[in-house]
Amino acid sequence: MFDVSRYAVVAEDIVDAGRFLYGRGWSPATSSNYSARIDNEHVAITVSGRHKGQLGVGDVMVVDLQGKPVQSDCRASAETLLHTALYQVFPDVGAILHTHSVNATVLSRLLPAGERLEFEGYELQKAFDGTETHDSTTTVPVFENTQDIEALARETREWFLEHPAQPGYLIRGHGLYTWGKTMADCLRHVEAFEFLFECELATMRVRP
Ligand SMILES: CSC[C@@H](O)[C@@H](O)C(=O)COP(=O)(O)O
Ligand SMILES: [Zn+2]
Repeated sequence: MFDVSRYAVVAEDIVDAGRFLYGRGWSPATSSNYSARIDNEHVAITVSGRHKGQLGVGDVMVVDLQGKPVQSDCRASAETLLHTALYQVFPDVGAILHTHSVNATVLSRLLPAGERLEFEGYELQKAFDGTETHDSTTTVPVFENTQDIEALARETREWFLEHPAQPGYLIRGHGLYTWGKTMADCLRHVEAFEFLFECELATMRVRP
């Protein structure tokens, strides 16, 4: 069983994250899903289909690391397996955020199939945990969108086992997944990605 008081703390973090991310326009129209680790076997995650700017703790349920609901009749996020795959790969990850911003969506559609997004020379790369200098490369893989979440979970799991230092990924025409040790770290990563996506798109406009 899981610690209910720990669940209450992380569920509040998720509710607050939703209000912030919806407010920035990064989680429109019930899109997005958020989660936070409770312990080594349990994760708090948003119930499927809920409005992310109006979440209450009743919109956050518990699943195990295989994505199976624990003590809940609700349907967990349709993308639960993308979260649990990452918790399995990274034992020190405490929170995962998936967003649907315009910039993440547009940029992911502009990149040719098989091409990764690479950020180099941006001071803001240092917002990512473990990045100490602008003189580094942050690689963001772009996975093809699919409704086969089990297959996508396997694909992302394999990629990040090989590239554990990279802080997030895009799904084409869909959105961003990023994570952090804490919810605060994870929110910082979302903001950093959004800043970098905006810079890339602005650069493409002046230097097509
Ligand atoms: C509103 S369309 C977006 C969904 O298809 C999905 O990609 C998403 O992010 C939210 O799914 P959910 O099941 O609510 O977690
Ligand atoms: Zn989504």
